[in-house]
Amino acid sequence: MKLQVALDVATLGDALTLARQVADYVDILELGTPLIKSEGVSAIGAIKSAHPDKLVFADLKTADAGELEADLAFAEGADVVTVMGTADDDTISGAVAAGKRAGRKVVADMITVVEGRVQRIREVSELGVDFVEIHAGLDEQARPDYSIESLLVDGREAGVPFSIAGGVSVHTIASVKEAGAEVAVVGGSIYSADDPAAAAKALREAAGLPPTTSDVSTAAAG
Ligand SMILES: O=C([C@H](O)CO)[C@H](O)[C@H](O)COP(=O)(O)O
Repeated sequence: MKLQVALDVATLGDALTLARQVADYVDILELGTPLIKSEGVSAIGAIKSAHPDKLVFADLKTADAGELEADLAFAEGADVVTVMGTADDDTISGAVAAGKRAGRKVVADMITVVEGRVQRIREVSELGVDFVEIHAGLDEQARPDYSIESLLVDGREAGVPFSIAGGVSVHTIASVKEAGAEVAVVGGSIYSADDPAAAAKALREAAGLPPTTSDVSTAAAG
């Protein structure tokens, strides 16, 4: 399993600072949707230039014009983009076509899909997305009865490659791995921590993940 940090901050400066703090402990740097809306797709290139050894994930959450929006992000250096799992099938197929042309990956974000989620996961997989992100958004997480467990149940049942996003923490990341996720996506548990680097390191350890190659090289150099 890979660890992905969601850079859910509003400025490129803050994103570059956070990325630098945690890069040794994560595999994937995600430009969160608010960051892309605030700074534009050029922020993708800035993060990729600063961290060419990391996978850069652009959380576009595309709802229409899938091919065009994915092309914009791939041209900036994104390795992975998201398209909404609720989008029109042709929107998803368009993003998939752009991904194949660029040799990069497309993820269907299943945010807001709760009823019939496993069926829709299978449908978008048939359309050719590389994996699905089973995701409870920040607003859903804010409800008092929220639990990550239903995401994990659907991941186990769907039988396709998936990531999990929805308030993953040091207390839940081991169960995300145990459910078979390819990627654990973590935003708030890292960016809200007093020490984001220590938080990312603790998440990695709690999941039993090996050190990243950059962490190994930093340790060897020190
Ligand atoms: O995608 C996200 C959300 O919709 C805001 O854009 C978050 O990046 C994702 O949910 C991960 O963040 P946490 O849930 O805070 O771990």
